[in-house]
Amino acid sequence: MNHSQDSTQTATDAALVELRSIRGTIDNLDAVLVGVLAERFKATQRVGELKAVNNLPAGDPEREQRQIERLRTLAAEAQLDPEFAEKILNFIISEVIQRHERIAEELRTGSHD
Ligand SMILES: O=C(O)C(=O)C[C@]1(C(=O)O)C=C[C@@H](O)C=C1
Repeated sequence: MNHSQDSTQTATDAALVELRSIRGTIDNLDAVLVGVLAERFKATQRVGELKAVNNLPAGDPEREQRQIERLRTLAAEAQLDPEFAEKILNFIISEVIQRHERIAEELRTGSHD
């Protein structure tokens, strides 16, 4: 193996070490994301129950608008694309609204499946 092949091999090893390290970081962050999402859904489950029992609508568009504005600002400050942050929030909130509707339906019909 000549000198230039040697240095290529060394660079590749270094890249693989860094790749493994970054993937470790990504795995840790994914675990944090799952934990945070689980906590958020626990909180919204309680909101869904409160809304169902008190005959409040599942969705609150004005609240959502304030959340989107706030999240877009936080995203920009964190160098995250605000459009992406908004999409993620909308995706989560639409799932929450479906769950709220299911909770209200279960309360109306007495079904729990
Ligand atoms: O804050 C509420 O009223 C909720 O039901 C929670 C939540 C959310 O997931 O943040 C979901 C639906 C509403 O449209 C607004 C916000």
